[in-house]
Amino acid sequence: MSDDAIQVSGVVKRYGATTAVDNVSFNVAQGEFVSLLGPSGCGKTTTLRMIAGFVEPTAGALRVNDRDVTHLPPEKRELGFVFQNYALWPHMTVAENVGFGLKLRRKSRTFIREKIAESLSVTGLSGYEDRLPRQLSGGQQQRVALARALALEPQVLLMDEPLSNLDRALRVTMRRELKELQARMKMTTLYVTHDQEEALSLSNRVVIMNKGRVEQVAAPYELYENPATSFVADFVGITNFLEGSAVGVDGGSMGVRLRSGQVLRAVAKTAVTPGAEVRALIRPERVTLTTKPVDGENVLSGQVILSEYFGAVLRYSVRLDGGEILRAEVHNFDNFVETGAKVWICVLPEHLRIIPQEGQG
Ligand SMILES: Nc1ncnc2c1ncn2[C@@H]1O[C@H](COP(=O)(O)OP(=O)(O)OP(=O)(O)O)[C@@H](O)[C@H]1O
Repeated sequence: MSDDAIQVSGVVKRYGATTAVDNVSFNVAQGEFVSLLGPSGCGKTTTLRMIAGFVEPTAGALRVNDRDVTHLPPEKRELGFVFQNYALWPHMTVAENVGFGLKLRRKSRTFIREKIAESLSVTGLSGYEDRLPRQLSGGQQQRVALARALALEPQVLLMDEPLSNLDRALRVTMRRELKELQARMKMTTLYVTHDQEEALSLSNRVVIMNKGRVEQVAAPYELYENPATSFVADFVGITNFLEGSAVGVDGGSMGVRLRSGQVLRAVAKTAVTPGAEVRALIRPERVTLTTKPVDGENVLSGQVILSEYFGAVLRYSVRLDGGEILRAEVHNFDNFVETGAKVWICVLPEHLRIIPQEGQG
């Protein structure tokens, strides 16, 4: 017996010579909001469609609420779907669109009327019952698609890029509404997106996919602060990578010897063998930057080659004395540093992660 609403175990999907999904496993707990995030073509949609039952897996097993659904047709899986292109019926009113699934299930008229009213109310669409889809804005159409899914009271909701057709302002508003609704209804949700901001802000946990495989499954904070691989570090947020080799420093902690010979003290979350080729990872907003010479541990010096003023934040590209380019982002508390200035950059060891180079460690 498992508490998970969705269990994906070793799922594979091959199309001829193409492996779209390559041994993917993850779970979604009851009431949890999990996103599948990754670049175009990484296998997110195929994974979701296998869970939905529209695509037959080549191998692996799928369970929904502890029931093996691997070979069940979509309608027997008790899942709700909301897709990118809403797929509302253009000739049906909002109420008819929302009630259609219930009609197919031969529910009573009273029951259907109640469910329509309830679903439109939670999605903020009461009063729009008699409109046709073309008489609605994109955001409202998206909400009808959501109301239609909710009317069937699915135990689990699957969503594939549901906000991607909306303009940015509306996407942000809908994102908040969706989050609020999901939390209120405690609805287990699996959400596909290629938009990292969407995934990080909506999800309890995120499954990062790359080339058909899972790179990391973690809470947004963990992904950002402790990326397991270079791919994750690079895909989620902006990261500086400094290449070097791992060295043991006093007290058993780790360091990285940069190409210049300088050693920076750092934190390794996974075991790294001294001497191994590694990347030191520094988030641009985690550094301090000053034009006054600084001495001591974890100080890098260099020259600003680009300074950009964005009002609240200042962004700099610095060519380090060792030749690497480091991006720094600081809040607008200090004086703006002009291009060409000599600067000193400090990074606390806890803000410097060591990641084995791919294929090593
Ligand atoms: N029916 C199919 N026949 C052949 N190849 C397919 C089929 N469906 C998907 N693929 C391939 O499988 C891989 C994964 O596709 P998928 O649509 O799952 O990616 P995705 O991560 O959802 O991408 P996007 O964000 O662009 O939608 C791609 O290389 C795609 O070309």
